[in-house]
Amino acid sequence: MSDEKTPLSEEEIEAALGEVPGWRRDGNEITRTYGIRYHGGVAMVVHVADVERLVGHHADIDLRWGTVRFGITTHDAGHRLTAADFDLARRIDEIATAHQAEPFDA
Ligand SMILES: C[C@H](O)[C@H](O)[C@H]1CNC2=NC(N)=NC(=O)C2=N1
Repeated sequence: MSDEKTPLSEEEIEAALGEVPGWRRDGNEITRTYGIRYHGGVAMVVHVADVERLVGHHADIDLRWGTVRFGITTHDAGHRLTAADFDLARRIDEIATAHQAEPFDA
């Protein structure tokens, strides 16, 4: 029985990517950048960090004026993609909506 931190197969990764439109695969991580007004990203990052604390999974976060970029992989699985990464991506998308963050194509 695979747990949340079992490396996904290529087929499973492709299927999971289809569930999180807006996220892109970059090697062994998934990434997404949001646009947000002024420095609203600070509050969004605090909210994401609190949820990360609860789920025990943490993205790399690049916080700038007007944008926030997230990169997620599973260190415990040798920096491979796992279900935990896609679960966190969905949670970040929900938080982004609450903070009125917009898709941002760098
Ligand atoms: C012990 C602790 O829960 C683990 O090291 C967690 C912490 N947060 C994590 N975050 C991410 N992105 N990958 C991990 O493998 C991971 N492992």
